[in-house]
Amino acid sequence: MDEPEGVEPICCIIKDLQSSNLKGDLQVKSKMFEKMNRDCDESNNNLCVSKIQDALASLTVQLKELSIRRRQALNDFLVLKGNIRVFCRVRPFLPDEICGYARRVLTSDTTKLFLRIADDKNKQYSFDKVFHPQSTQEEVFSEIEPVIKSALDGYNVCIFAYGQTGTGKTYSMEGVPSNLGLVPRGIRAIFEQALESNYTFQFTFSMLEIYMGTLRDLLVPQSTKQRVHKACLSIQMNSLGGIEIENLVSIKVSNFEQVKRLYNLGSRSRSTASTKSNLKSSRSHCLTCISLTCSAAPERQKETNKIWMVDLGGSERLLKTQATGRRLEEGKAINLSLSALGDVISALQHKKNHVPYRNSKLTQVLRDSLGSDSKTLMFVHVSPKEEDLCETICSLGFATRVRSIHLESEKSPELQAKKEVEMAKLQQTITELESEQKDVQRETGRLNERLTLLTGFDQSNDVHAKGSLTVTGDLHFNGEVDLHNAKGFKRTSPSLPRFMKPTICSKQKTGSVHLSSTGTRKKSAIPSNMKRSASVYAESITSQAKDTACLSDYGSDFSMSTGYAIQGHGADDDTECSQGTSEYEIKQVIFPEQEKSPRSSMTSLHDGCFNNGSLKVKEINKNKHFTEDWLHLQTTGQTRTHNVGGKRIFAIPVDKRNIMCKQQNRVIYCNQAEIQNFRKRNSGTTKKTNLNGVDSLKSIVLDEARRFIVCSLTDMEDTQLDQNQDHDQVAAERTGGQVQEDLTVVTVLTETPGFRENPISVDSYSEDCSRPEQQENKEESCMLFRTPRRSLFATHSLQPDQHTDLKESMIHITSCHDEEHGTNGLFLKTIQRLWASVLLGLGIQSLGLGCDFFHGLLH
Ligand SMILES: Nc1ncnc2c1ncn2[C@@H]1O[C@H](COP(=O)(O)OP(=O)(O)OP(=O)(O)O)[C@@H](O)[C@H]1O
Repeated sequence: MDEPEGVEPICCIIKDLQSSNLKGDLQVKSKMFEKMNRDCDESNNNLCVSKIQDALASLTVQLKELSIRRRQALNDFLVLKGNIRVFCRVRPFLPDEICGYARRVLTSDTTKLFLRIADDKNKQYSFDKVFHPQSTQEEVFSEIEPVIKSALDGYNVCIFAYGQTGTGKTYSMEGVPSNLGLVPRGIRAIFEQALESNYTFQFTFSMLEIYMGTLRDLLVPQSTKQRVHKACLSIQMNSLGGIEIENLVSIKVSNFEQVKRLYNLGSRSRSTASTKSNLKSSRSHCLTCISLTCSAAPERQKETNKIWMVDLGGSERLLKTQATGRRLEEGKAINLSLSALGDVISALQHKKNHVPYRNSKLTQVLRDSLGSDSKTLMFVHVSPKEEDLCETICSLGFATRVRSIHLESEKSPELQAKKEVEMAKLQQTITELESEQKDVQRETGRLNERLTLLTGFDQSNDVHAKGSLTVTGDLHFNGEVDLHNAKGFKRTSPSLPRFMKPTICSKQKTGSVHLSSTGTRKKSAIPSNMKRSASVYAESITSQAKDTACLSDYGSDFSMSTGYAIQGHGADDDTECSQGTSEYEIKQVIFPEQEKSPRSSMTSLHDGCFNNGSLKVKEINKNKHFTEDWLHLQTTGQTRTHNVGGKRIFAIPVDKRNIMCKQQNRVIYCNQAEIQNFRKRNSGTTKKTNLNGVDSLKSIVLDEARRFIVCSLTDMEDTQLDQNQDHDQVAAERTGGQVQEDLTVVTVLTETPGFRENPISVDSYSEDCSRPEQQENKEESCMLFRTPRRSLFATHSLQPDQHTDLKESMIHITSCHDEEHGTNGLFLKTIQRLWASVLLGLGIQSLGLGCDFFHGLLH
């Protein structure tokens, strides 16, 4: 008889675990440490320190061993349970649905759902678990918890809510304020469990929706009032087989509160509409992603992995809903992608050679998180109503299809019994190992305290600092880029299928389509077709200042986040795309504290520390700082993306109170490679460049004339900073203590595919700035970074001094504009004069006046 998958190896693991007797091992060590502690007195301090250090090293090894065993046991447990599991949740009758004659068509036990199709006919469906109408959110969440642990162990996870419109998908995923759903509970659990783990994690959060086959970034809400360009979100595969969504905003987060606020922001941007079945029906698939990175734990399955939580669009029979127009199109798009998802999961369950990931955007996005060793949980929601029976049968049909392999393996009761026994044993093992891990952690903490007392130096912090991550900027695209860079990451592999390669749209965005034709590196700081931007920009500022409505801080021509603009859909279709809540409203909802004191609060050590309180304070502060920046900018509509030399760059104005920047400034993130490139080319060639502390601090500081700084957050992380310092302070120090009003920090963000081939970027742009023969460019370039920030004030009620700022800024723009025109104008004027002289000469000649006439005029 065939054994279910995974049973044999599990038996071996259990044997191994029993033979190792780790608990006994730990007890012996504890006694040894007690003796060692007794031996330690003032007289032999040094000896004592070295003994404690040895003991700590031994405990670290032991902890690692326990961690590996626990991880293995948990994974084996989940494999036995099923890497793809399907649950059913039956919605209760809603208050307005309850009426005396409502006939019960659904009954259930723990794993089976019985459907009464006719008076004498029942149909039965099996699930991993059935949640009846009275099941609580907590009960549903209990199925997720082990999978969350697995995510911390480095496995990709996908959690889906599937079902007919109005059956409670969003209720399950999001919940209601009084009764939170799977997403908030899951996220909270991730942070809690990370805190308990031995490692420091870096988390990033992103949220997108797939609306009618188009990816939309929910953290960059649309606005009806503004002309908003949306960057093209294209799906890319990296050399490790991981999927990345180019240009998707992913924000580094360090605690539940931050995620909650970002999630609220994202949810408000979802496309919803009123349908026959649901007043606020989701018209898209909403995908929430938490990406986890832990570089200090090689035993994790992956260095970076993801948890996707997907609230799928409601499945519906279009005939029944009688949808027309856009509703019909939306319904078709949703059904098509749901069907593609079913095909993929079914193919994975049957271990087919070909898995049809390419058939929908949804499966393309989730490609690396479905199948292989990933964990997939599907919650199929059904309505209790008799009139929804047909829809319910369809949903259950889908569930059966994606769960087919389990049904086969469950045919044998003996096998099932054996599996249950193994699972119980594994569960017991996991519990024991977890308790032992806690014992070792306690012991480690105790020894660390002792060591601190003896040496006066907090060793634990040092140890953790070594293992902790280098933080590379909080707002970035494609959370894994830095990581992949470190591993020789290439954006796209030539052998990739066509759909995985950069699209025309993304190529246009990165500039590679346009630039590659030249085949040479372009030296110009700004592409020639963009050089007229200064005047255009100056005009736009002037007009914006007049009406003071919906102004952007960064509304320059350089804000060319190309790709197609996904505009809100027309009024006729009534689908709310990011327009459901006014910006003001969002601000009120999300930022009550920020209104009072924007970014003033310093996160406490406990607020975001994931590693037994050892996460560096500066990281936490910076995290909070940037998450809030992001939220603030989104809600006030002040963010703009820029495409400088094939790079999409986010601009964030730095707070007015910032040490370095006395006025509003912008921070642009760049990457380390670019910084180095810049440094190489500027070193020794440009006198004007102040390479202050370049070797030790690896950053570039430009002089006052150019009015901006280029520095790298990554580099700054490498340096030993005072814990309370943040990168802006450091940047300020690198200007030699001279705080310049017009300074702008430019740090490098992630690179886009076109960048390597066409590295026209901030560095070459700045380089050109420094050349005497390109002084005009310099003015123009500097203006790109410098002047727009002041228009920010115009978005709010202006303070008297801010009015002055704005005016000054505008004057400056105008003067720059004039200067630019001065150079070009001189040339034009000369041409004009020459041309006029020629015409005059010709005219005079045609009058018959010869040389004598001119001679006469001169005398
Ligand atoms: N388990 C439940 N307990 C109480 N109320 C529920 C439950 N499930 C759903 N509801 C209620 O049912 C209504 C519809 O639920 P919800 O909006 O979550 O459906 P949906 O499947 O997400 O719909 P759509 O696909 O159209 O977005 C809501 O008012 C919700 O509060």
